[in-house]
Amino acid sequence: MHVLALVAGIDSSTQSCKVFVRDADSGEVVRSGRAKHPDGTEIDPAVWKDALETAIADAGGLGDVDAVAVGAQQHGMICLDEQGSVVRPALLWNDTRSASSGRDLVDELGAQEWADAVGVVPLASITVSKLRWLADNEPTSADRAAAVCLPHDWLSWQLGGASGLDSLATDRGDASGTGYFSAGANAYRRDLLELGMRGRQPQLPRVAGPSERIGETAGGALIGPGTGDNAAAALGLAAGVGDVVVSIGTSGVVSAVTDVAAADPSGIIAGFADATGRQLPLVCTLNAARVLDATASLLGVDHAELSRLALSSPSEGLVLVPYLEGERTPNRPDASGAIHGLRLGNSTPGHLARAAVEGLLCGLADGIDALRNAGIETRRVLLVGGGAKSEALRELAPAILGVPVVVPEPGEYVADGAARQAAWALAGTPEPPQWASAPARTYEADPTPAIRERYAEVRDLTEGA
Ligand SMILES: Nc1ncnc2c1ncn2[C@@H]1O[C@H](COP(=O)(O)OP(=O)(O)OP(=O)(O)O)[C@@H](O)[C@H]1O
Ligand SMILES: O=C(CO)[C@@H](O)[C@H](O)CO
Repeated sequence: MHVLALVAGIDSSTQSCKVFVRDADSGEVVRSGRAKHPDGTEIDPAVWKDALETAIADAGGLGDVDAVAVGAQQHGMICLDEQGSVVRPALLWNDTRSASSGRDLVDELGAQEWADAVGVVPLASITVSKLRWLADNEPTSADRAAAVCLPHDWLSWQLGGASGLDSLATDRGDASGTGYFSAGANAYRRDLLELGMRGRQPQLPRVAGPSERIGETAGGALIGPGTGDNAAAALGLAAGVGDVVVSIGTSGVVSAVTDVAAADPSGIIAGFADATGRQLPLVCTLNAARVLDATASLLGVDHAELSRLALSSPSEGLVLVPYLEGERTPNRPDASGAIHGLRLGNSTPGHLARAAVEGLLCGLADGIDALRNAGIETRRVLLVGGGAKSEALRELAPAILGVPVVVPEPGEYVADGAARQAAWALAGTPEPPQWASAPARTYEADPTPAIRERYAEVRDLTEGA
């Protein structure tokens, strides 16, 4: 009798935790669960563990699951003391207090040197900037930090029983977002960690291979290495050459799987690693789905009505620059959003709804241009994330992004990637299992460069604001 092997993929993202249990052979979803995370950019990791336990219970538990892996938001700084207790709440990827610490690190070493060394220039989001902020602002906490790890490392460690700092493990994908791991050379740069921590030398998780088993849950399921959410999404989508994954979640992300590590001194492209042993050059914005959330709430409508309004109005000169949380790409942590070009004729809810969708897409189109200018093939976009549920966004995307846009049926692609990785670790094969890809719809349209040109003019008015 064939016994069904089950795997679980976890997505501990900014706004929520999702658990998907799948058939290891076919990838079919068997059951799922979720739990909310609180708002905020500084969070006690214990809250993520509670949410994980709630989501696991909601998914019917992991008792019959053979393997599990965790995908999670990248970059978050978790410092542990000698006993493995959390020293202070984690600082998240979208916490911008570390912006000037990042600038200091760039001044000290040089942007080109950072890009060459680790493929990233330390902006506020990057872990090494957060560690410098800690060293300068909370030196006692920095002194107590015996180990530093990331959200997915910590949650995997908790699932495995958290037995000592030596059992902490990470993977290339998430390590490459720290600012002290080189995706190109596949090695930590402890000298850069030390620079960030002003001479302190905390322990780091060991970097496991893409399908390595890093531990076991109390129930006996093997634990895969896990990865950052963007590497997990690329794995879940089985993104290939010419595919640009555009994810519209809390963050807006444009990424592609390649063989060559990126080294961009402008800091626009981050040279991250993927979850299979390759590279994942990536552009990330701070303002994505929440721009639509904020516009819907400003207009007093839900997402379906916002989408209907956006599609009911032509683009008539109204531009919304969506820097509602400052911005990371371009690097303007202190900027705010702006609405430009109001006239009597376009002062309507429909025009504002359309400007919000267009502004969000124009920021992502800049990211696609950056990848293309770096020589990366950009044949089509795979559009995912909560924001991709907006019909207006899907319909307007191909004209603004300038390439066909493939929208897989709404799913949880980070959790899928984590589940696929768990199945890979379970199978012990050289390549991840081939699962059928989700049904998808393709949207095509002629490019509308005028919208991008108008946006570019207004975007640059917000410099430093
Ligand atoms: N129909 C819809 N139209 C537009 N936005 C939507 C819709 N449904 C959900 N969203 C938004 O999508 C967002 C959640 O998306 P997602 O789950 O991809 O984010 P996340 O995983 O927390 O973010 P990240 O991956 O950046 O950590 C929320 O801001 C939510 O309001
Ligand atoms: O900071 C980034 C990528 O660099 C975000 O996408 C987070 O991973 C949260 O999703």
